[in-house]
Amino acid sequence: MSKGEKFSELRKKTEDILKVTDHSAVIENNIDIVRILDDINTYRMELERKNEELQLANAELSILQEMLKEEISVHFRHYDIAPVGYVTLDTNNQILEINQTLASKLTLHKNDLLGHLFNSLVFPDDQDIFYFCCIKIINEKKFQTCELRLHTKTISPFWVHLDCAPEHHKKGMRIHIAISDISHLKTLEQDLTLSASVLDECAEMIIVTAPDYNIIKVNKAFVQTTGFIKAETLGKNYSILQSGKHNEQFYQDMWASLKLNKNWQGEIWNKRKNGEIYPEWISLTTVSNPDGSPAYYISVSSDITQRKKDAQQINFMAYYDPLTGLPNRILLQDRLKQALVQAHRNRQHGAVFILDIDHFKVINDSLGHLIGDDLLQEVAKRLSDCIREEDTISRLGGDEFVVLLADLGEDKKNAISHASSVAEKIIHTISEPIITQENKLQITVSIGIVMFPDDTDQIIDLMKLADNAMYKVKQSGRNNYKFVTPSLQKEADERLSVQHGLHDALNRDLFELFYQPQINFITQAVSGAEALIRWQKPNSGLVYPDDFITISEESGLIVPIGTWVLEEACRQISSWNTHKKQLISFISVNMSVRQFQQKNFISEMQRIMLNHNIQPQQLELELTESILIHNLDETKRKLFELREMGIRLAIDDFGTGYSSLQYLKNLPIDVIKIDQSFINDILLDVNDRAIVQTIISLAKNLNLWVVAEGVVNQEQYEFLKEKGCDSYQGYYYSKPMPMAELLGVIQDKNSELSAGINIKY
Ligand SMILES: Nc1nc2c(ncn2[C@@H]2O[C@@H]3COP(=O)(O)O[C@H]4[C@@H](O)[C@H](n5cnc6c(=O)[nH]c(N)nc65)O[C@@H]4COP(=O)(O)O[C@H]3[C@H]2O)c(=O)[nH]1
Repeated sequence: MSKGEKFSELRKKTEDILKVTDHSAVIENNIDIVRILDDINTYRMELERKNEELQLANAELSILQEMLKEEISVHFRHYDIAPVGYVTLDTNNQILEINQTLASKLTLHKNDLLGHLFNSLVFPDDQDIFYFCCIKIINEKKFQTCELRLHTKTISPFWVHLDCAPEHHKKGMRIHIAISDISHLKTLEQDLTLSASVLDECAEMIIVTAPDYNIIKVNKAFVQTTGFIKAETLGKNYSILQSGKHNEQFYQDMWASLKLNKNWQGEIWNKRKNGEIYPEWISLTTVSNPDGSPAYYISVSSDITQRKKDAQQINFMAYYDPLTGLPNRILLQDRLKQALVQAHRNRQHGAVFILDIDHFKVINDSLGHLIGDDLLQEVAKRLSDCIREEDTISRLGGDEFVVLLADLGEDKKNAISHASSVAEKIIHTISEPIITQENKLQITVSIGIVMFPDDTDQIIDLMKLADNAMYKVKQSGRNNYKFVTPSLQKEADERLSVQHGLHDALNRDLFELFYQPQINFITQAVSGAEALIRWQKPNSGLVYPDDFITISEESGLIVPIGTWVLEEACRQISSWNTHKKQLISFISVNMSVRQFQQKNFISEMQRIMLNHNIQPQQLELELTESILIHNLDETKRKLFELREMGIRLAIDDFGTGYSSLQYLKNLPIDVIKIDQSFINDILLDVNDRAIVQTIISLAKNLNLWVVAEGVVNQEQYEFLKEKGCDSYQGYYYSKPMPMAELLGVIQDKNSELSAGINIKY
């Protein structure tokens, strides 16, 4: 019988007994009852014990329950405050659980997130990543990871890493996701990517080496410049780039400076893979370990081949003449400076030549600039053939060259003799015919020579003196050379002082016009007057044009002076017009080449004539033959425009220049003025007589008016009159004088004429 059955039986028996009224009798008379009571006692005691045990167990259970509760609460606390976010989703993406870390990160309350869809927190661009990750978890029921950005309305997207674990649950699959914020890693990753692309895309070559100079990184620019591919250089020593152009010491110094100063900069020649060496501008830097020892060396460099070429080109353009390749004025200055210093230091003599091609302008204007350029190049070449290597030839511009002969020895005589022989050689070499573009040209040069340091030791004076000497050569027939003499120095100073004086005269209105009449041989009347400039120089009196016109032409001052003369002559005519007292029908004005060549010459003429309201026939312009041969086309155009305006045109000093019949025929000339040098000796020299006679008949044939200049006596007068000359000018009638005086002279002479006095003209 089992314990339970026994217990039930006992209970039954006991209940039966209890139904009896006198229990004690029953009990005394029933042995069974006694036994049962015993059993009951036993069971009661057992029950009491069990009860005690149960109470004990109950107490223990309570403790355990308390501990469990505590553990669960700790677990939830940990779950909530874990450094990573946790979220549990069902397969519909609904949030079933979420920890405080994640909720806080999203700045939302846990309760606001529970029951919501997790993908509403995923950044739109990354929805696909999350979707495919979930699909994989559900399908494969395996752990998955992914990286994506979360965001909320208030939080901008931030990168997280998801570790997703599926769990089978009685209510369906659960997805437990641990979420770690990886924003800082992503930033680092982006930084690294950026650094890598900066390194690679950098236009400069970058090489990183270990402390033993073994290359550990190179960039694209390095590959492109050197031709090495990355694999060929990684692990190799930096020295594979050495060109062999620098000695061992150079590299030792470079690395030593790099170690000491942590950086080094400079120019270095390296070698490309194909063996070609090239210049680099390089900047080396040391990256140190915390203990100060070098961790890496970084080399940033660029190929400066092109920069060097450009610099050479710029240098060439700055210091050399592009046409001839000869040193220009700036480089010459430098060489002259050095030569003067050397001459002093070594007690040596030297020479400077300034040379100029005779009549170069004529060639240039008539044959064109291309031939002019060829000619200059040929002259440069020939000059180079005449000098030693240590000498210098420079082109100053135009057709002006300078030769610098340095170190001509201590003896001045020998130095002069050497300089003379070089000058003779140059004159001879240059005069050899030059064939250019089917033209055979024969040219000559004029050379001025200054010896240094004896003549001067100042660069500026060297050039000025040599220039003056050359000028003298030009004056005395060209194709020669001349040395500077002390008197030339004086002249140079005077020329400078004249230039200053001319400026002063312009500013202070110190110029004056004198007039010399032209008398008609037939009518004996004064037809016109030539305006001749005078300079009332303070403390010096009247200065004549021969003393300043050339200087003003050379300095360009002739342009404002010429304008002043034109204005003044027109003012004079204008005043006659106003007072209706005109004894002289026109005034002729001398033109200089420079003035005539001004681009605005015609418009200036128009302006002046309009300004003074004069008739064009009241003005005559005297042009020298040198004006006519310059820039023929342009000259022709201007002359026709002047003719169009009605202005008379005269050729001055006819017979002394080129006297080309061609321009007499083709240009709109009205008057020829026979130069006074022919008139001077007209009675003594048969040639001059013949020339004058020829000019007169030429003029007649070409229907030109002919004027004789410098008529001083009756014989000359008679001769010219007889030969049919139209009018004359000269002291025979009157010297040039101020207009007021001249008008008095004319009136006197006119009254003598009308009184029938036997006048001498
Ligand atoms: N011995 C002698 N000389 C006589 C006689 N008759 C006139 N003369 C001088 O001969 C020169 C004639 O002027 P030119 O041939 O045009 O030569 C002029 C002309 O070429 C230039 N000139 C004068 N004024 C001007 C001017 O306003 N502009 C320019 N560009 N040149 C000028 O200066 C030159 C010299 O002028 P001037 O000294 O005035 O000298 C004048 C005049 O004084 C004479 O019978 N005997």
